[in-house]
Amino acid sequence: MVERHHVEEIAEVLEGRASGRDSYVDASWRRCVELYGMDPTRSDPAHIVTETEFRIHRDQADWMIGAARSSLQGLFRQVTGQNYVLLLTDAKGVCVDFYGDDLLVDELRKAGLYLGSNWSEDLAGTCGVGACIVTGEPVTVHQDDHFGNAHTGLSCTSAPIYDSLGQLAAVLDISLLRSPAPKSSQNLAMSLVTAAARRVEMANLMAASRREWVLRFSTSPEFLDVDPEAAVSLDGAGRVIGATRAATRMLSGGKSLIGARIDTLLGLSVDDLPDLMRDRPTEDRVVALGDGGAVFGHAIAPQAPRRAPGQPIAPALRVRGGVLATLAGGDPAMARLLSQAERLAPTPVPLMLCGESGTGKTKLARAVHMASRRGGFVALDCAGADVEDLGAALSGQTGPGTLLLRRVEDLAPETARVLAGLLDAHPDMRPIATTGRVASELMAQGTLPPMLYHRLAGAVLALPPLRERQDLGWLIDRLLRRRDGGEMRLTPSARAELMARDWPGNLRALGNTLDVACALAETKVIDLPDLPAAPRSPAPEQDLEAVLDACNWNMARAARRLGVNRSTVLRRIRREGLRAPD
Ligand SMILES: Nc1ncnc2c1ncn2[C@@H]1O[C@H](COP(=O)(O)OP(=O)(O)OP(=O)(O)O)[C@@H](O)[C@H]1O
Repeated sequence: MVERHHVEEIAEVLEGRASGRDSYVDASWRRCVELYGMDPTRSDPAHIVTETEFRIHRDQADWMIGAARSSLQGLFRQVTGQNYVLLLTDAKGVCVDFYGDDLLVDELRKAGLYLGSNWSEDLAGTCGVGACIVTGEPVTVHQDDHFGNAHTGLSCTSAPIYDSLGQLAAVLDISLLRSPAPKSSQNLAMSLVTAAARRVEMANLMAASRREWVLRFSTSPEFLDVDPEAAVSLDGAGRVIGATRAATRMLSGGKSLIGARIDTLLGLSVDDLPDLMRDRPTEDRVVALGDGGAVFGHAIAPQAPRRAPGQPIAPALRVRGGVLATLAGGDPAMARLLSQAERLAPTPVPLMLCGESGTGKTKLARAVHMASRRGGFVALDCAGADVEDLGAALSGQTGPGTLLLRRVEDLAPETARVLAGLLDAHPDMRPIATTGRVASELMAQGTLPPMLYHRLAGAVLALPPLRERQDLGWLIDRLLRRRDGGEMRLTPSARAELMARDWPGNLRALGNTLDVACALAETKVIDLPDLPAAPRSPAPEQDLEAVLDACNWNMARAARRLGVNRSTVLRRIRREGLRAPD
């Protein structure tokens, strides 16, 4: 009886009358007859692919099965005892993973709710998985919503899973062999299956983006770090290279985000991402949306590149990841320094960072602060700072924080005298000092009182000048990617010129040079004439011998006089073949 009524209802829909069911059901019925030539009176058994076909489908979906496993297990636990069965199908509708009650396996297998069954609409008729694949949306196909008589007892709720490029990759289905008559009985199943699909997309994006920045979003602060709603992955220039479906909806109303720059979608740029890392209070991590709304953001820094097999790295050189790992691209001295910085970061040890101007001391200090997971960050330029400025910087600081003292050699003597006492009064504030001088000279030459020096220089980290770094090429690429939307390229001769320069102004000068070059280049390609002239060395090279003579060939003194470091003097002596008088 029910069957006859079902066939009549399908005939009415074909004649153009609406059935009162969900519109995707009517549309699917029409496709079944008009497109696939199906007959609703037939009772075809479930379609099961062959062993060999199943192995191929399963192998191809292996990555998805792995990404989905923990979400599926969580979902199955939630519905335990309610006779639900979970199916994960690939984008063609073939079931590649299955969670169900062992006692029901025979019955489930017969109904096609099992591994290897093919639920594509052109074979199985109107069904949850099939309609989900066609519409790309979550659906519930309940009892006689199904087209074929064989399936009209089932209730199937299916949600699509998209890969990070926005392609349909799989379908997650939760089904019942027997269910209550009202379709609304499956509303809870619908919310469970869509939430699980969202988590699978998130897990998949995270697994694919270990070496990229990931920005996760939540509308409520309490779920931001534990169960965010949406996420994008970004390249170094801040362009979207992956997104979950929810992020595509949230940020562009469903239009693909791939290739879009984050600053065109949100009120932030790629340089702001460190401010959204977990060490910041959640309520400070608010991101403005293009439509005037706002969400909470959580940025996750790229992890360190994985080692090539057979290429061991000494434990001392290993930087596990996080923001510190983004500061260098394989320079051995930097790798050693960053590894030490990583281990010192969570401790309260005061740090002194030394190096020529523009070598990245301030940037390193910020990165150490982020890796330390301390709360507040206060920065103070020591030049011109008086006791009041110091007191003001420290007042109101509660809980563990970082006090950055920039160019500590410029501290006025009276400020230097009270600083040690102020630090003692704020034991939670970990000082990080930067200096352009060799650390030990600060005390030896009386620039800092010994007590203050010892209070600040718990560990000394010396940043190498740019001309000594072996990752100059990597740095050029990295800085270039951050400019003009990451589209600028260098001609080989322009690159060779940059690689050959001495860079007395270090990373700051490199950044400025690239800014000028990007502005002057008429196309997206920077050529030799677009590069500003290299700054002249502070001391002309022909003066070196005279300076050395004047300093009695004391390298350290000559280096100070020339405003360069000792290794530069040694390098020039070798290059010019100079010899100390006997
Ligand atoms: N590892 C890095 N990668 C990319 N850019 C960097 C890096 N380190 C520093 N920079 C950039 O170089 C410039 C100078 O860096 P920073 O201010 O940290 O140098 P500094 O050593 O503290 O300089 P100063 O001694 O003059 O205060 C900044 O624009 C910074 O963003």
